Amino acid sequence: MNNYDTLNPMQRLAVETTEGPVLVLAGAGSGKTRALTHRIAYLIEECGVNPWNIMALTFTNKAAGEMRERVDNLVEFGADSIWVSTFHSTCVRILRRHIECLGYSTNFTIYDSDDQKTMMRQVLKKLDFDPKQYKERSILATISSLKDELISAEDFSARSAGDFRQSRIAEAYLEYQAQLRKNNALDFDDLIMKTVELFRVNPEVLDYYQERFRYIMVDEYQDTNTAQFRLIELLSAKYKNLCVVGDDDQSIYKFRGANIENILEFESAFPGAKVIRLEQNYRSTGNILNAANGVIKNNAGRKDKTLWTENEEGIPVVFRQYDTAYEEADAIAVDIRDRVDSGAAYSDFAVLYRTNAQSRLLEEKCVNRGIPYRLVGGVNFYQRKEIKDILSYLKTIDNGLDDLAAQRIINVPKRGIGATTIGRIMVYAEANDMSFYEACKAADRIPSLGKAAGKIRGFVTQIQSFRSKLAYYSIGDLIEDIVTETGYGEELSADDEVAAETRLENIEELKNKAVAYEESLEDGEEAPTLSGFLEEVALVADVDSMEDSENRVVLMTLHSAKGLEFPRVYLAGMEDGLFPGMMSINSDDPDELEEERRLCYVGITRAQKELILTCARQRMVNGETRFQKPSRFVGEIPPMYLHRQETPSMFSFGGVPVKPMSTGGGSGFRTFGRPAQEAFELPKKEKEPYRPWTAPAARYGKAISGDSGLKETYIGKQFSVSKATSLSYGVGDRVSHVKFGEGTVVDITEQKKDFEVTVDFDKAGRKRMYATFAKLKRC
Ligand SMILES: Nc1ncnc2c1ncn2[C@@H]1O[C@H](COP(=O)(O)OP(=O)(O)OP(=O)(O)O)[C@@H](O)[C@H]1O
Ligand SMILES: [Mg+2]
Repeated sequence: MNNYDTLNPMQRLAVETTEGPVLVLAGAGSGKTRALTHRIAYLIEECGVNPWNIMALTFTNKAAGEMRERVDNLVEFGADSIWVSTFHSTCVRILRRHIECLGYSTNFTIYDSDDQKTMMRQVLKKLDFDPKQYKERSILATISSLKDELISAEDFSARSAGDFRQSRIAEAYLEYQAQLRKNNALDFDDLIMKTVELFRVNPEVLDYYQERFRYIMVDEYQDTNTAQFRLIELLSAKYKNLCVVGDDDQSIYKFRGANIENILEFESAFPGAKVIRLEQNYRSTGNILNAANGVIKNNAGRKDKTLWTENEEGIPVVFRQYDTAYEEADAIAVDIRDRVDSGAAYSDFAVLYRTNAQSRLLEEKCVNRGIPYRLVGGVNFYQRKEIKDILSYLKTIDNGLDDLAAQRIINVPKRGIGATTIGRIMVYAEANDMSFYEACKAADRIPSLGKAAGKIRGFVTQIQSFRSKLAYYSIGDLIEDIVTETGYGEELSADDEVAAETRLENIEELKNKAVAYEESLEDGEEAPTLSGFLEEVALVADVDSMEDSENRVVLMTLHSAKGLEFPRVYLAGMEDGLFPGMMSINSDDPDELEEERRLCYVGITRAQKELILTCARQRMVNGETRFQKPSRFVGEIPPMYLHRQETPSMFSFGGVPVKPMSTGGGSGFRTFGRPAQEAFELPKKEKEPYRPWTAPAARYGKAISGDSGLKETYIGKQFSVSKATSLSYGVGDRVSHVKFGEGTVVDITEQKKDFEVTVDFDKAGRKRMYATFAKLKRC
């Protein structure tokens, strides 16, 4: 029996209002997720509801996992039979049982974004699209938003008549769907859309699930899109016991089709709905909460609500401005280092940022300072080549219908099967309406293959032999077998030993995951299968790589941080142009900026005890150096809750030369394999011969004064200086550099934006640098 007394009266109301539609609308950290999990326990313990009849839905696997854990702790019996999962996993589970009535077989494959791109590339080629005019990415994005709105290829095609471009895209959509079907594959958006379709065409199936899921709960409801809304609506139509919790201020997925109307119009969509508001925040200190309230109140289109807390005021939110992004990242790392040295745990810290690109510097600095970190959303384990290769083997063994998988591994490791042969098999498969792998099996009947047929036969024999082992092999053993029997491991090692080792370690990790999967189903009602494992893998989102037990700093984007909490949070890159992003600043639609502000609110409210906002005056974005002013969101935090710790700028706004961007190591930018972009370009109209940094701010900038009274020098857009027209030294000259000392110029190459000078320094060795910043003096 649980103690529901730990809930406040409004939370209790949310828990105890079990019948009929309920909307819990409340701000961050007010215990929405907590109320939801207690509600599940209450239904079982107090209302005698069978756990079998309960379903809880959320967005990320991480959130589902946390909810599962909380439910397991609260519910003593029957927790296993409650469906607690993401929208996507839920739909996969339903489709695995019933998709046959939509013409797919139940062992369908789920395509990830790479697979989608490959498939779309093939589609565009087949339909003879001009690659300059039609990019697979943008067509896929269009298709994805259509699917979010439940618009099928046929519907879209019908409504596109008369519009040339749109009807071309409709053609691509139709063919893309045809190919998916041929491969017995679904993309992520299909998972939801096909389930809705299934319910629509098959009322008996819908009835079964309506009877089963008499109590449905949805967390983070503000991020549901139209398709997800329809799904919930259909499932709950019979018993109408639907409880959704959400916060309109945290709606951050509009770009992925999330429809805020779902929350704003809940009461009209579900007549008789009770609306419960929670206003007490249990997560953050008073200062953090006041900062969050100060920011979000600037959004016009919102339901007004005020969050308060009984928690202590805590220390003020801190804002720090650095000269460069390098300094910012390093300062964060140093700060964490210091605090850990004085007793904090690494896992107390999260560094959140707007764009994935920002993570590289932060990672680098964490490495330099010996800080263990976990990058969430970076290069996904499952995107690694070796993992995709092995998974493609597994897919081909499991389901020969997946053409992309079979094509990926037919010549990996090398079997002497070339692109021409593969092309011929593809043509044969297409003409005979069969899968690529089936066509491989029929290689002897494809005359154009000639001698290559023998090689194909070898490949097929191997796959068939793995298939026959499935009955008595564990998945882990099967992976092991693939690596050794096919010669894959050997080929890796022959390539590059170091890289091979990492790759083999990754494969080992995949094996561990397979073993974990098999163990998780021991004694359960479902038996582990290769399809089941592949399905689990396909559903793993980036955020899942985070394991709580590990004592590491977490680096992640603001989007991935939704629903989570950390004692100490850094929000890095708080700059106008980055956060809010330039697109939202320039957009005609004011909601774009408001969505960024909601994201900022999400970021601030992740912090429990401490919040540190940082920004850099100078940062490389897409290979361009930008000068940026602090984010407008910083200025929206009422000054009394904010402690500004600005370091004096090293940049000149009054005639003194600026400091070059590289810090310490001297080769900062080159570490990422791009040429150093330390040269700047003037705005087009104002091109003029180079003069060493003379107060660009005074020339082009304008002084602004933020709400807070802080005087900033705002240098508008990107700044730049045109390249030197002449140099005061030449090859062979002796020159001196502020940091590297004296040396001899060995090469000068004219680049588009600057001269690149190579100098053999007497002590520091050979360095290549841009003239503008090297500021070499002839000696
Ligand atoms: N009544 C309560 N008493 C004590 N602690 C509570 C109470 N309600 C919630 N909390 C705690 O407050 C924190 C935030 O709760 P929870 O994560 O459920 O909030 P939320 O509204 O779901 O937040 P978000 O909007 O970020 O998803 C958690 O640590 C939770 O345990
Ligand atoms: Mg929550």
